[in-house]
Amino acid sequence: MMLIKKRREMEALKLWTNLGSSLIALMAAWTMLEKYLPEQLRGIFTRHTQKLLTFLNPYIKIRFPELSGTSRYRRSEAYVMIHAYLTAHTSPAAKSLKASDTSKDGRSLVLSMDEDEEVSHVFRGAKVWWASRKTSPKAQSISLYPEDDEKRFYVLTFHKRDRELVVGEYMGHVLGEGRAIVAGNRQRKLYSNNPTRNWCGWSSVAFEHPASFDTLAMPMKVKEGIKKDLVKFSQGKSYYAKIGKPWKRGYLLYGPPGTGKSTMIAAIANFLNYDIYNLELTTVKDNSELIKLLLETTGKSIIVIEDIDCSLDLTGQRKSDKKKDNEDDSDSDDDSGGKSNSVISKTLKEKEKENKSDSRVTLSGLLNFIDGIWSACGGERIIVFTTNYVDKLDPALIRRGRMDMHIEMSYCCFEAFKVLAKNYLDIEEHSLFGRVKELLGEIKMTPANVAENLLPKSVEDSEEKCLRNLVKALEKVKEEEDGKSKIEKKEKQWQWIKSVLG
Ligand SMILES: Nc1ncnc2c1ncn2[C@@H]1O[C@H](COP(=O)(O)OP(=O)(O)OP(=O)(O)O)[C@@H](O)[C@H]1O
Ligand SMILES: [Mg+2]
Repeated sequence: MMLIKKRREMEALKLWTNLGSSLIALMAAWTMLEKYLPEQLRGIFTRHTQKLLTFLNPYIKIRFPELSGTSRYRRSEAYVMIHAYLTAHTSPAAKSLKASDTSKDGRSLVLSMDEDEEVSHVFRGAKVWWASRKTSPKAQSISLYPEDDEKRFYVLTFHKRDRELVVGEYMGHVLGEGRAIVAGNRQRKLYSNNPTRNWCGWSSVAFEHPASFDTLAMPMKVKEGIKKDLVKFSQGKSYYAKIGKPWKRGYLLYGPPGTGKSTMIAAIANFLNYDIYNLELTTVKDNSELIKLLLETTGKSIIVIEDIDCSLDLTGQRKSDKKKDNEDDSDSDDDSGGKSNSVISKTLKEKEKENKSDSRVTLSGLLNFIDGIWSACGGERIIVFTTNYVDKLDPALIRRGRMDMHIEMSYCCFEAFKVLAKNYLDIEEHSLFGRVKELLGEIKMTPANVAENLLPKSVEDSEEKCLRNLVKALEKVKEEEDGKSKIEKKEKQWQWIKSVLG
């Protein structure tokens, strides 16, 4: 069998060698003849030669460009999967390699095929060739960012008799395995929309925040409730399709500074293995730019707007300042039709001028961003708003269905303290716990403050010393609060005496 196969291959090779020599002779004759032919005839001849060559060539090529679709900054998913597959499978065979990012564990280099490298691969008896290519920028064009002009792509070549197998089963195998590799190697990212390059888009860094639900200091019941909600959401693809809703969920985290809102976002991202898109609203020019940013986010991501009350004037002024808003809007070039809904009040505009921010994002633009038809594009997303002042927000922005879960992040309770004591000092019980419990029941201290007091300040600091530091700090706050309430009491008595005396 092997012998017959080998002989057949040799015959095919001979045939192609002969055909190749004939074509070379033909091309040489054509070059000589070309200059004697009239222009019209030359065109016809060239076209037919191309057709003949295509007809004679039994190989099919498929090109997989890196950037495809509407956005020039978005990598094609097929390209990413193929890249992962080839990096994992064919790099050992390639002679020209490119060392890129370090691997997820940070210990080894990731080697992939260099540009213009080719490797072959056999799948169920069918031979395929992969080539990595790049088109260089046009010679005349001068670009500040040359890499933007380079276009990378992979070319897959195979015999036309294997077409069905390669296009169907083989590509399914490559993309499937590539997807699994990408998911396994995925380095989560933290994106931000800092328009430094004078273009509106996301830039990213590796997301490596260590927060988890285990280290989050808050009542266990609340934590478990949030975790269950997240699991249900992340597994709810068919459920959301069935009820006809985009696969997204809104979380509103509210509470005083230092109660763990940002930490909670990091814990959610780690729990679900999602990326984070940190949206800075004040740098978004207008509503259409906001939608563009949304369209550039990927699935399995959390879109965060921190301190939404400070980002724009999205407070309840929508109704009271409606008239003012309409006046303001008449000279605005807001293109999303949110005239009556605009919440950029005069005061805000003045404030924005001071801050040199020229954002024209309106409440209606933001609402469209959250639940417009665009929000259904590209897989599951969680939207998180954080605020220190929940009462200031426009009810429309945080109504149920839009912000599905309202989570209050509050002052440190004893249960939360126990989590912090375990995190910071690795203790679950201590004789001072009783005093801490008593004090936390009487005064308010944020988890950030408790954590800071528990933190050992030197290597010699024992758990006992750290706990005593915390007790001291709590007692100090208690004294201050007691002092304040005494003054208030006296003030009230004085007011009362004054009113009695007329
Ligand atoms: N609930 C918590 N559990 C664990 N650590 C916490 C918690 N709250 C605060 N911390 C600690 O305090 C620091 C500040 O917390 P964080 O930034 O999450 O607060 P925040 O609520 O987002 O504050 P702000 O409103 O000012 O943005 C964190 O680095 C974390 O170490
Ligand atoms: Mg925060």
